[in-house]
Order: sequence, then C-alpha cells, then structure tokens
Amino acid sequence: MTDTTIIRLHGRRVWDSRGRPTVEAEVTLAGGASGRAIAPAGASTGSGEALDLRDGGSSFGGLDVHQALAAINHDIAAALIGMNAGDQGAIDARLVALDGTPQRRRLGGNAIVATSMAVLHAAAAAAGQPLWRHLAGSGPVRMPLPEVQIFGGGAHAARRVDVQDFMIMCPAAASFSEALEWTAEVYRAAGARMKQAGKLQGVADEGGYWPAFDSNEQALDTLVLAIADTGLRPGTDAGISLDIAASEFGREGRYTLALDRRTLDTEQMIAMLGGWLDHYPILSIEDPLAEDDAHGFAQFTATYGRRCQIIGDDLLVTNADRVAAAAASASANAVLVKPNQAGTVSEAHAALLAGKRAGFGTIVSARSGESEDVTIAHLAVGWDAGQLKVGSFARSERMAKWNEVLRIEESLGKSARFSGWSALPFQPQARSAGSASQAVKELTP
Ligand SMILES: C=C(OP(=O)(O)O)C(=O)O
Ligand SMILES: [Mg+2]
Repeated sequence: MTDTTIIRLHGRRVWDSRGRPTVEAEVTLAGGASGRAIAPAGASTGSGEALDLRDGGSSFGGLDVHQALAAINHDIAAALIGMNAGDQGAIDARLVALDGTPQRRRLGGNAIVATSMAVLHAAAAAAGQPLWRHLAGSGPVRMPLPEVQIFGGGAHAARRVDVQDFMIMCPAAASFSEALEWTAEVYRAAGARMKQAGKLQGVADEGGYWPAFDSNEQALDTLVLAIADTGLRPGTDAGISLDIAASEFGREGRYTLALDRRTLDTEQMIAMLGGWLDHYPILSIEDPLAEDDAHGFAQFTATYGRRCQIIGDDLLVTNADRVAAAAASASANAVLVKPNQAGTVSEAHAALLAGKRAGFGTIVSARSGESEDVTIAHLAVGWDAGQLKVGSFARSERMAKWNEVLRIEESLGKSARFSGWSALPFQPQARSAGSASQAVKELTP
C-alpha cells in the first residue's frame, strides 16, 4: 500500500448520455495513485434524494455545473487535501458535514458523489486491487443478477407508455454471462417483433426500445412473446421486471394513466398491478405506487410480497433510515441503491446494509443520465448486492457496466458464483409464474 494521503482534487466538466454537462472528480494521492469518477443524473427523481447543484440552483434550476465544479475545486479540495483516502467513512463524513444540508444543496449531490467515488477508486488503486476486491476484502462475492431494460417508457421515453421500465431477469441462468446472453436474445427478439408490428420508434434513455404501443398490456404481451421466441420459458428461464415509477403520474392517491386516459385510486392501481401479476410472469415491481403513498405500498406488499420482489426507489431514496422504517412497516421487500441518491458511497452502503439486515433484495442501480463510469458494477459485486440494474444494449454507457461485470466474472474463473434466484426476496416456487405458459398460449395466434 502506497501513501494514501490526498494531495490533489480536481473537478472537470464532462458530458452525460443525455447531452447534459456533468461533473468528474479526480483525486491524486501522495504515493502516486489516482482515481476518478463521474456523477450520473436522474430524470424521475425522488423528492427526498440528494440534489445536484446546477447553475442557478438545484437540479431543477439551470443545466450547467460550474457551481458544482467550483465546490470541488475550492471548498471540497481544501477540506480533503491532507486526509487519508483509505478512510472512506471519514472522507464521507467530512463531505456531509461540510455541506451541512440534508439534500446537499450547498455543495451539490453531483459534486459530492463524484468526489466520494473518486476517493474510493484512488484508495483501491493505492492498494493495487480492483475496486470490487478492495470493497469485498477476503469475503465471498456473487455476480449480480442483471436487470436489463427491453422497452423504455415514462420519463425516459416522453411518457410514450406509462410504465418507465419493462425489463427482463434471468435468475435460472447458470452464470452472469449466460443471463446476459439470454437477455440479449430476448432484446433482439423483442426488437424484431416491434419492427414487424410497426411499434418501434427508436431507443429510449436507458437503451431499451422506444415503443409505440397502444397499451401497457401490449408491452407486457410483446415481452412474453419475445421470451418465448428465443426458446426460453417465460417465468421459468426469464421473468419480467417492471419499474412503474408511479410517482411520475401519481399523487395523493390519484394515478393518471395517459395511455388508458383514466385516473385510478390506490385500490384500483393495486388491482390493476395485481391483475398483471396474475397474468404475466412478473418477478419484480419497482415503485408500484407513488412515494407519498406509503399505505398503498404496505397494502401492495402485504398482498403480493411473498411472490414478487417489491422495490422502493423514490420511496426509499437510498436512505438507511427509510429502509429500516420500510422494513418495520413491511411496505417493500427490496431497496434500490443509487449512490447519487444518497450522496456518498458510505451512505449508499449503509442503505444497502439496512436492506440486507431486513432480508430485503438489494439492487445497485444506474441513473437514466449516465457515462462511461463503471463504479456501480464494482459496487454491485464488492458489496455482494445480488442484483444490478443498468439499462440496455443499444447504449454503450450501459454496456460499459455490463461488460465490466463480464471482466470481473472472467477474472474469477471457475470460482465465480452467480446470485440467480438467491438474490430475490421470495421463494422461487412462490413466484407469480403460474399463468405464464397460459399467457403465451393465449397470445400466440
Ligand atoms: C433509474 C431510474 O430513473 P432515473 O435515473 O431517471 O431517476 C429509476 O427510476 O430507477
Ligand atoms: Mg425507479
């Protein structure tokens, strides 16, 4: 291990996958090691998450990031230079104290997360280890179950369909690489079907197809048929994972579905999703209800939590206290972990650990605005999260992460273990796949 004293911190303006400026932080240590990281950015943000500092105010202000860069190059650099990069907890505590606001309004969530992750990279480099191994120590790790988008919707595709992410999970695969291979086959089969049906309009923000479906159910039907087209068994080999992102169209117990031109109350929303669970091989649902509908979440989880993963994203905003509260009230059984939602690496890790303590599924996740930064691939493996949600094949900022996991898997050789079904917080035999073959039969002309 070389000298891990921080001697330089530099903030740089780079660009994200939506053509928006973002922040890269680069940390140099006395022993010569360095690390850098780029802040991602969300589009369907939870109201409780850390806010990016954009010129003129928070994420909801201007577009540019000069103020966040200035925060890195002046206040943050002054505070961190001389500190030990090997003590991530102390670095992150210093960042939190220096900002002094619950949502990182002063220095910016973007400045803070880029710095926190860059320090982590520098410490791993100084130890001469890949980041995932630096995090895991000598502990066992599993390759994560990939959650890959096939169609985009909601805020990621101009609300062309209400549901934000239609994804595939292949927990029956023997390895991460096999799961990704099966998913790629489904992706191509879905694209071919959409093209044939005149429903393909392009690529959404996370690399899934930008669809021209007439209903949310048409998207689900297409997904089931695409799985079957590849020879995989829907519900057995490959299942569906949805991010409803209901906070985007629901408030105070009223949910307005643009595609169906109707407004549902909480009970009706639960009934609609329950109908989908009964009919389609769905393994996971994220944000089925809005972030202000904790009672609805609890009701949904009480009814379906034994046969489906129910993920809190906007509800939990990668916050350990919120995860503990959700466990106590049984309002979800899984937590999405987005480092920039929390602000620092340590806070994101605390949220993941709170999830593990509660027996929750834990899913490390990208944002819809991304870059070539692959930190989350290492976090998913090094923290043994079990699951990773990134986006899809048509965009290289997504594939950078998936390909990084492939490299990690290869480096482990025969000792690489795949999380598969063990990543999900319910028994496989209880999954809602009963009607999957019936659904295919009904859909096949
Ligand atoms: C990745 C997501 O979206 P965004 O980054 O736009 O908040 C999500 O909602 O899970
Ligand atoms: Mg989400």
